[in-house]
Amino acid sequence: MGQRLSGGRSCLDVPGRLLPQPPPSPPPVRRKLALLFAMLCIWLYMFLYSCAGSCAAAPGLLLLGSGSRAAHAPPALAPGPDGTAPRLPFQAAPATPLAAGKEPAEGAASQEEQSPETPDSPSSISSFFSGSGSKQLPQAIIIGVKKGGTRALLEFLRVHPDVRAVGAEPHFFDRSYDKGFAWYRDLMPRTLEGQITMEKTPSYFVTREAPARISAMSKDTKLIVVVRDPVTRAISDYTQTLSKRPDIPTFESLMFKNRTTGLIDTSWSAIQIGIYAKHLEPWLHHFPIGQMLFVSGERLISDPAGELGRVQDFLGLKRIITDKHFYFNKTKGFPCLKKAEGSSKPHCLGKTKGRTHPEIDREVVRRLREFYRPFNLKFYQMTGQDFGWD
Ligand SMILES: Nc1ncnc2c1ncn2[C@@H]1O[C@H](COP(=O)(O)OS(=O)(=O)O)[C@@H](OP(=O)(O)O)[C@H]1O
Repeated sequence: MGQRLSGGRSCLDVPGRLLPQPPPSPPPVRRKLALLFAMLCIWLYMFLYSCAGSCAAAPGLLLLGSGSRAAHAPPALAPGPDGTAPRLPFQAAPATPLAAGKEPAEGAASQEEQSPETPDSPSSISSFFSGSGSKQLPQAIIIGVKKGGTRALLEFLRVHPDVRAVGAEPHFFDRSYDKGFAWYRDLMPRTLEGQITMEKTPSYFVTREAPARISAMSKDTKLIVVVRDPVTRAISDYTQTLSKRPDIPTFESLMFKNRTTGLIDTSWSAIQIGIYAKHLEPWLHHFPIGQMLFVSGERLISDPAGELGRVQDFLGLKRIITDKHFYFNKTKGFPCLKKAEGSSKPHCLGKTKGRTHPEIDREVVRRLREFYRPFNLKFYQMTGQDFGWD
């Protein structure tokens, strides 16, 4: 018996005697239960993790800054029968830039370098919440003007916790309208209740079809136009083209139809875009002037917090972006953000913003200023604002 016991038999073999034994290995059913429990724990953990974002949108559990807007943005269009955004009953014809011209590669469209200042890659916080919220059509759009300071305005606005914006220019209402609203909405970042979705495409302001198309999306869309002295804007526009195609003719020779008579070539898009009064008119057939905000490109540089104050009021946002967010970078020669969206580092716009302009003949500049004066005065009347360009 002793031999048999020492031969590894169980203590149960010896009635009345309990010998120390190694713990029995769990039966397969118990092992399976333990495995199931572990999986349940993992699943529960993952569920709670992904729920965090949605919970943030729930009243009383707000984690991200909603609620600071005084009024909510208008709701997105009701979905169509197939669950997609409604489409207009016609196929989009190619959009017509009012300012088509002799600049073959650039035209009137904004040709912002294809790397937006703040890429769409979400910050660590927003990627934590990336699965939460929903994509909405924009409730506010920066529609122009090309070279007005539109990128600076959007990057500054993105600092606001209640603003979510797509980084790149979608060009939906001028180039991609036939792709439909579902396509457009899909480009947008996800937003939580109370956050505004925004985009900027400066060529909309000079696109004939854009006012009707934006109004068809929502009559309540808020429109922001950053305007800048049309003379400086034209030179900035030319500077951008020159940076890509150094062999183009001089500004002076492109500007005149006939230099001797002093006749200005208004078909050149660099000139055409600056006739703001003319481009504004069609917008007023679709939107009340109170639904448009005109931001001074000059003041956006000299007093960014002041202009951002006006923009936040217009959007119904709490004034969160203030003087404290900016510093003047002497090397760049422009105001920069102390902290960009989703980052703790100072951030200036890239080298394609704030380029050195070529020297233009003073007499040519004077002639151009004279050309724009009546259009500027008309624009001041239409907007009720004197931008002080004359
Ligand atoms: N903070 C800050 N930093 C850098 N640049 C600034 C800033 N604020 C306004 N600006 C002016 O923005 C001009 C470019 O305008 P846009 O962004 O509208 O250009 S684009 O149409 O999107 O290409 C750009 O024009 P240029 O100076 O001709 O390069 C700037 O003058």
